[in-house]
Amino acid sequence: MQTKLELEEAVSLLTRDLSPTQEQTVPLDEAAGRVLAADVAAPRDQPPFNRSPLDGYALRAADLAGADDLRPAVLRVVDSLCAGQASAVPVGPGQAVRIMTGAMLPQGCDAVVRQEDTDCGTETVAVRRALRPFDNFVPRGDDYRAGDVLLPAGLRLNAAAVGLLASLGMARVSVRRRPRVAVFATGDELAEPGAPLLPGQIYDANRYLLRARLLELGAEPVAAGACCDEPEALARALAAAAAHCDLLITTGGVSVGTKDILHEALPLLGAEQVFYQVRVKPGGHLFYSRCRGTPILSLSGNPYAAAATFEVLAGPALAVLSGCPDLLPRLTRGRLATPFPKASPARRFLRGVFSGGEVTLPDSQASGSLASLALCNCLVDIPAGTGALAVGDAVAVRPFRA
Ligand SMILES: Nc1nc2c(c(=O)[nH]1)N[C@H]1C(S)=C(S)[C@@H](COP(=O)(O)OP(=O)(O)OC[C@H]3O[C@@H](n4cnc5c(N)ncnc54)[C@H](O)[C@@H]3O)O[C@H]1N2
Ligand code: MOO
Repeated sequence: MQTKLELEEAVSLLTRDLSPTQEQTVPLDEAAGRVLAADVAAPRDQPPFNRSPLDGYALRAADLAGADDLRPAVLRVVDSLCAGQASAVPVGPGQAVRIMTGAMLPQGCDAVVRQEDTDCGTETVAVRRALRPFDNFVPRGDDYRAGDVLLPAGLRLNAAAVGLLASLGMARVSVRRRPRVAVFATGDELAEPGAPLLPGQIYDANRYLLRARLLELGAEPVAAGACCDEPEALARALAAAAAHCDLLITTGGVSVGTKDILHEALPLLGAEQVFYQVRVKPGGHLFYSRCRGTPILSLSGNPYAAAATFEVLAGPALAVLSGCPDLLPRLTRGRLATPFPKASPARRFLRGVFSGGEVTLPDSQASGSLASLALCNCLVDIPAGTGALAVGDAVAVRPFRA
């Protein structure tokens, strides 16, 4: 087992074991937030026919030469078309077709005049302005052409992408199965929210925090309970979950105390232990192991430590499992709006609020404190060997992906 790795080495050991989940097709109404398994190309031109963008008259621009308020061009109206109707009558010289927005343009026309520039006639129409060819003329394929790749594999589908798929006529779409992830919170002190709190107990926050975060990232948290500090029971629960999950996460019990049971549970499980300890604060005491191919991340119990290491390790793992590069951290820079007086001999992740290029730090960065995290939207990545930081200092920022 390797120990005391740099974060990047840890991420690469973790992600090299993983591959994207299988494809499945889902109805469009269930596609939002899912990750495309394959490129989507247009099956046909859009619009599929030359289309009017206005309510007006389809005509030949040449027939309007010199037309204005004083000398309108008068054309014979030979047909009338609404959206949804197929045009049958072509437009010849001196002719016009009454047309509504979205209707198919008839053969022979090369422009549309808006009805506000006409007398709205039915037998004949007087047009009070000149047009150039292809004015107000939306050609077939103007939006996209048959064969154009419109959405790339790996895209997380937003509302506009779902609308686009519908416009292609697709009823179902091929996406990646959501990664199934079980989260186990270990600790005899943990009580279930809703239950009474006995002396010495605290409520289990980690399991709920991480399961909610998994949902935000498009994964499927599968049922897994809180576990007492009993290595055999934890090993049994992990083995059962490993059979049907893509990733297992535990929190707590990874440090050096007498109840830090992951040290016992992982060998009992027969897990291959890949690494222990990553050079980051908080939460650097963590294990990565594998149980018959299923990755297990064993994070610290301190809630902020668990949340921060989830972001930097489980985040990239989920990006691979979901086939969604967009879930990888997007790094940017900001300036501190709050000083951070502590030195950072080891690489440190602070929580912060990133807005307008500035990072404001909450009062507490304690790894056991959860109160301030709820209002934060980023991690601040402080390199090892950094001294105290002052207002205005430039820092690396990792906004939370969602
Ligand atoms: N002698 C040493 N003691 C500690 C060290 C050390 O190096 N030497 N490291 C400290 C650091 S840093 C951390 S972080 C913690 C890591 O502890 P564990 O990951 O083993 O976690 P636990 O001891 O189980 O819990 C730590 C803390 O978090 C609370 N907790 C645990 N689970 C939950 C949960 N699901 N929801 C909310 N809160 C939870 C737990 O009650 C503890 O207070 O070790 C230090 N000690
Ligand atoms: O690893 Mo601990 O979370 O630094 O406090």
